[in-house]
Amino acid sequence: MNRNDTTARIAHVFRGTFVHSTSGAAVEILQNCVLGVDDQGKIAFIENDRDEESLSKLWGFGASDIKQLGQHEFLMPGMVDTHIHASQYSYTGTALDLPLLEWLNTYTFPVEAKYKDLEFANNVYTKVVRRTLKNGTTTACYFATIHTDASLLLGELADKFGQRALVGKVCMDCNSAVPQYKESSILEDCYPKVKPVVTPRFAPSCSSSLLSELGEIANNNKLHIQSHISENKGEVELVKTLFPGCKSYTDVYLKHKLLTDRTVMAHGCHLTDEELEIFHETGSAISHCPNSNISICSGMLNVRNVLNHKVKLGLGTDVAAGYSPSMLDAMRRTLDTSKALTIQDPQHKTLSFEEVFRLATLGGSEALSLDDQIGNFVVGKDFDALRVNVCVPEGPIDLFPGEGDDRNITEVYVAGRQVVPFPDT
Ligand SMILES: Nc1nc2[nH]cnc2c(=O)[nH]1
Ligand SMILES: [Zn+2]
Repeated sequence: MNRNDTTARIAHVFRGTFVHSTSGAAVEILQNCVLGVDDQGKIAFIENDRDEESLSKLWGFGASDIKQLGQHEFLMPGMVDTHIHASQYSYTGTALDLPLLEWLNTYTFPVEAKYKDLEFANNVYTKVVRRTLKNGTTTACYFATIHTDASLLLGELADKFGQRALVGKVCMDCNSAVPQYKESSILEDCYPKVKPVVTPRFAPSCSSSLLSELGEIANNNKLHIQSHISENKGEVELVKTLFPGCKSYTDVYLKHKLLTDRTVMAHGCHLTDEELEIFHETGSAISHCPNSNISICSGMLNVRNVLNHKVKLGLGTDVAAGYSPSMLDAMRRTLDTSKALTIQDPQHKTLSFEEVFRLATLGGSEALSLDDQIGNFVVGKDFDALRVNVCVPEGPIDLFPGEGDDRNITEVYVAGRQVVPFPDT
């Protein structure tokens, strides 16, 4: 125990039970501990409470500064949604009756075209940021739309409400279904405010020259990259015909320098083992979006196989092809898909709920290459955390371990700042 930085002051101290993941343990439960957060929002210490007296002297806090967690409470790391379309939030829970390519043309592109209206954007983006925060998403990797102003607004709103976010202005220059929803220039458009992520929509809506330009921009500026890959079989076939010179869908992104250790690709249901090896070699990650994969009948990603290939993997809600903005839902659907794969093949090793907990927190931080900053309770990382009360009054569960929801998440912190309950409520 030491205190190197004498200027940092303690902003919060919690005492009680802490639950998180490490590389060695899918779930580690730390009981009777004290955790301190400094005024920069970083975890200053996490120790057994028998050392509380020396910690309080070292860091200069008193007994009255300590927030005691109740008997039925614990703190866990905030959840990381590695793939969510903020712009599709307005039609969540509807329009799930078509497969991907028809779904995009019929429902998605016409809605996304509306974001040239900033008032419309402001309304939906405010709602999606608040809703996801309330559900415990402390970090979101967002797709916005092709509109620069509205994408910047999403960044501003995430910042205002205190959510950690990667915001992607969607880039696409091919769209014959809804021709008014495409663009030709992308250069200065890809720098939204919070943290930008270079966002080619997916191979079928981008020309080869656009993909190359985006690869260039991302590599020259060390930016994150996000897109979609091998979500459904029709799409995989289409990519074969559009890029006949490429060996696979993965090869399309590889050839355009879009697979880096800051890349996250959504879905990947139909990737081959050979393609997964390329993901491993390049350090690129997959965002598993099980609600979406089932809702629009895209496929079932074999997460176990992805993990066996040592490919980084996080979970995504993929609103609105996924009908829930909650990462707790993404966790449950991850288990459902894993069990469905076991039903098909009894040799398949089903994911445990502990592993899924890790994917929603530490795994997500790794998938977004943010694991040096967030993902678990390690000294020096930012304090992104959820205060969970299993026994919240009027809560949804009785006290046998069961199904909780956002009502059990009573407080949310991002970088030490309390962001839920909202200041205005
Ligand atoms: N689920 C999903 N897949 C896509 N592939 C390209 N665009 C999209 C999208 O908006 N949602
Ligand atoms: Zn998506």
